[in-house]
Amino acid sequence: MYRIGYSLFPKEVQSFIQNSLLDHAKQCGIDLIEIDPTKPLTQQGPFDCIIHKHNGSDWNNQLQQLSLDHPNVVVIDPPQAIEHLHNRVSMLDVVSNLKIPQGNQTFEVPKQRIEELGLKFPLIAKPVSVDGSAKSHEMFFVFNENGLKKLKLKKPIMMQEFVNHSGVIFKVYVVGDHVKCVKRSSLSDIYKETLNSVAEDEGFLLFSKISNLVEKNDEAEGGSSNEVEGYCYGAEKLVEEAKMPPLEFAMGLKLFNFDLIRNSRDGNKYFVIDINYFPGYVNMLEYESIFVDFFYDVVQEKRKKNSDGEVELDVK
Ligand SMILES: Nc1ncnc2c1ncn2[C@@H]1O[C@H](COP(=O)(O)OP(=O)(O)OP(=O)(O)O)[C@@H](O)[C@H]1O
Ligand SMILES: O=P(O)(O)O[C@H]1[C@H](O)[C@@H](O)[C@H](OP(=O)(O)O)[C@@H](OP(=O)(O)O)[C@H]1O
Ligand SMILES: [Mg+2]
Ligand SMILES: [Mg+2]
Repeated sequence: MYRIGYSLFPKEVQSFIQNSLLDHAKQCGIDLIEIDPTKPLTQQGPFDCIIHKHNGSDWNNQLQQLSLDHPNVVVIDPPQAIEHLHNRVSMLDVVSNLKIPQGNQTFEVPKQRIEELGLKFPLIAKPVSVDGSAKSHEMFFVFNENGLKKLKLKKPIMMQEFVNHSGVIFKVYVVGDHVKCVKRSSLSDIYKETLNSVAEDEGFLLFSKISNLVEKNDEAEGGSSNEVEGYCYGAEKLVEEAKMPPLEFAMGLKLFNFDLIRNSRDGNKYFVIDINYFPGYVNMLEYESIFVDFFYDVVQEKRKKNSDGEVELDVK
């Protein structure tokens, strides 16, 4: 049996660790074993691979120690690479630095700053820190200067230009080499007239977890079905066959998703607005078989490397 240890928050355990996943894994010779956070990691196992969504120095030190003691245990993903996604500025750096040519299409990040200087209204104000709390998902529309002044009193936030995208967002789920694109409804376009009609003293508006409040999967409006499929394909292509290094390679991560929108004025302009570590994979069709294949490949690859000459140091 291949042994995969998992250390996730209760919310992820509840959604990700379904019987359908456990059963399918077992049939394929894979055991999924929960890591007990109250016990030292090095006293648990043995594991072929560990997946995790924990952070903090204690956990990271434990992983580091485990890697020293048992270098053949594959840790997915490296804590430093995950850390990159805990800050909304650094999370999108990689995309800004990647120039991905896809014919006429461009993939960028909306203009964003900690300071709003030089940005155009409307803006979205996002908490800089992403720590899994409800607070880190609370965002504000900022329509005008007045809204900006009021918001500034609140907390460290990042300002990002709002991009009209016809109310459709794609969540692109990545599991190693597997890429799946899921369509969701998103925020409606904001027109100049709307912006002008916002009263000066109502310069900002709170919203939270918007893509979870609207229908999931195929219920998104905006764009004909063909058009939307093409858009989705474009997103998958971006990761799967982009001529430039794909996001996974660039970020050193295997388990993440990113949110992609397309400018409603110019269909060739795509924007990555958010990247999430170990997202709600249960929303990805057939996530069970995708993960089982992934675990199998990870362990196979590790064993192949060992048999190709590396010394097996694991105590099993
Ligand atoms: N720059 C933008 N232009 C247009 N819409 C945006 C922009 N940024 C965010 N949105 C909308 O706001 C929603 C929430 O923003 P974002 O994805 O950054 O937040 P989040 O809390 O990190 O989301 P998640 O639940 O995916 O982690 C997006 O799904 C999208 O509908
Ligand atoms: O609870 P935190 O650590 O903040 O992580 C969330 C991610 O940020 C979201 O992206 C996930 O939703 P999506 O899978 O719809 O992106 C969301 O999945 P969920 O809506 O299934 O809970 C969470 O994984
Ligand atoms: Mg998002
Ligand atoms: Mg997010």
